Amino acid sequence: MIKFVDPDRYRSMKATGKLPSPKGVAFSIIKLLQRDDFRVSDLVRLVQSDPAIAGRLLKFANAAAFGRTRPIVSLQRAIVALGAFRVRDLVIGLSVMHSHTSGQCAEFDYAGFWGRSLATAIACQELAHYAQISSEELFTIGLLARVGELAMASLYPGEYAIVLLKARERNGQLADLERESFNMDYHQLGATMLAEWGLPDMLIQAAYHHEQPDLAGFRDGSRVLTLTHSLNFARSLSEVCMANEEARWSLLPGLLTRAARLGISGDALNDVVDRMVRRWREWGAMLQVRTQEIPPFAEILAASPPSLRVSSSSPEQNGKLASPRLQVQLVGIPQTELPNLTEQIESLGHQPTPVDHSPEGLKQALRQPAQIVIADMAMPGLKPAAFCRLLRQTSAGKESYALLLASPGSERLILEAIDAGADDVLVKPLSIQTLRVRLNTATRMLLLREEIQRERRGIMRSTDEFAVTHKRLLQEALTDPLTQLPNRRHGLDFLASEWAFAQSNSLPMACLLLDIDHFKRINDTHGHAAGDAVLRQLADLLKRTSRVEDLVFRYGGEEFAAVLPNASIRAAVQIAERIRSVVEKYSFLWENQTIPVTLSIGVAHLNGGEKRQSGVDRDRRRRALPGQEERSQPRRRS
Ligand SMILES: Nc1nc2c(ncn2[C@@H]2O[C@H](COP(=O)(O)OP(=O)(O)OP(=O)(O)O)[C@@H](O)[C@H]2O)c(=O)[nH]1
Repeated sequence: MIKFVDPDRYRSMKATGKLPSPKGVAFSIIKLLQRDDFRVSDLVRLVQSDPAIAGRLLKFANAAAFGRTRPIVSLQRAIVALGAFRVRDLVIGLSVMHSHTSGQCAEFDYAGFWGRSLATAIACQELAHYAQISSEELFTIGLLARVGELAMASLYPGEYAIVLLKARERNGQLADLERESFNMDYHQLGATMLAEWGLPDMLIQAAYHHEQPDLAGFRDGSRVLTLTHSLNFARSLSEVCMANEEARWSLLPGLLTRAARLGISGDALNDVVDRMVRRWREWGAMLQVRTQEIPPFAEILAASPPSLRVSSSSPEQNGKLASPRLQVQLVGIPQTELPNLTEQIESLGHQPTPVDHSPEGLKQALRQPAQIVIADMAMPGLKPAAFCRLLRQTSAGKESYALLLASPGSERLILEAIDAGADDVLVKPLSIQTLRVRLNTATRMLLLREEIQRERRGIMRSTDEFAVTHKRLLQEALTDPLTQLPNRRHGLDFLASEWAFAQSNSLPMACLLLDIDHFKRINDTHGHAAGDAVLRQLADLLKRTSRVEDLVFRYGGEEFAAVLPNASIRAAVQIAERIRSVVEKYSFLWENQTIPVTLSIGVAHLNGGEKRQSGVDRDRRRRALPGQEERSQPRRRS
């Protein structure tokens, strides 16, 4: 249940003029679409008056997959393809974004807010087919899901800055702190604004609950729950996109779990994220929104945790090593110092391997670095910072512990090397005690990294398992166990979304309801198991005779239905006749006996956007009427 802001309070907030709102063309479009008699030509005229918006709508229309092979070049076609209400929602999103790129609240990161919101919007679009909702609607709701935060910052810039600081200091829930200070939170304010702008209820519900989808009380398997989970995942992905490397690392487990809930993992997840990031960067450049470059997702997952720096005050472990003998590579150590260092390292129980500083030796060290690499900062031919950077470029080098040996007075070089990825620096001359402490620290760090890696592999494994189980459960929830066809719930959901799509895009579509004639007699004559076999064989036959774009499902009992997107009434009747005749001629077998089966088929049709009730219901009423002589005929209804 959404708790909207009290209407009187909302009215007085609006009266301040500070509440974010769609301006100019967007405002006029809202007003136009509130009228029952609006005309598409008026909408086209309005959009044309703002060339920036017109250009973006064309890009959206061309990006959307409407099965067209040629690009849409006219604004009128773009608006028809998108549908008037989606145009309205998109324009609202873009307008609010453009008129609120900065503001008065000192602690509110306006650029970061829109960067994150745009990333959420694009990620939502990538998930459109999971949520079975048009990608433009998802774009808008992704962009505006947190508009309540922006509104708080606009209404109460001073007080909200304090709330934001508190939330950061205490690492607390922003919404709780908002309620303490303003007696409302950004979810409530955002939902109230979206409702005022006329966005569809399902999108508002998803925005309101997207932080905690499981507490919303939505029915399992419902579209609104999938949509809310999609938004939840998209938001989490947007955080990953905007985070620095260190913060990104800690966000990954949450992101993987959310992806698993949607049944996305492995290569599919890598593809979704990489495509999303590419489009986010493209759209960010076009809309002047802040984005940042991030590595391919597979690389992010494969990388080790960000380097943990060693402090020189690490406690000594009584001279005892925390792990068995480690490989220590000695790179570029002067010949005069090498024997002594080698001996010290051996006496501490590790295995030193000297590498000379010739180009070949360095290449070898970089190609196959040991667990601990000790390099002399004065090695000829390569600056210490460059060595560290090269070392960190390879996956084995990322795992190594890099320890540099410095001469006194080389502070600048030390700082550069630390910045370039060195883990620790030791200043010469070295005592055996210092070396022992530092090698013990290195050992502990290596063990810690290994443990983190193990934990991460565990998380990845369980997320993968979770994704597989989730997919299987979802599959089961949507499949009829006897025939393995989509079940009634799946079929009716598909029908509803195709119906809405056809209506808003003025496309034809049809639905067939197929009923086995006198099925009760088959059960009574041959037994229930024979009836089951007929249902299974018929399901296989229907699957084989339907087109790829159609969906055949078991409506219930001995009734099946077929949703035929983009089918004219003529095509639908032809398909129905073909199915009827194939079934009539087919030999249904049960224990070496042939059971004759015939079908009666009802045809419901939507002609170019004409509004009707569910075709299935209408057919059911109609089907109850004809007498027996009318059986086994397609019945036409448009
Ligand atoms: N074997 C089997 N029978 C089923 C199944 N589901 C429903 N039925 C049977 O299907 C029969 C449907 O009976 P009716 O609704 O009278 O349909 P009908 O005999 O085809 O009559 P008309 O629809 O008027 O042609 C009932 O006997 C149900 O028990 C099933 O999964 N397996």
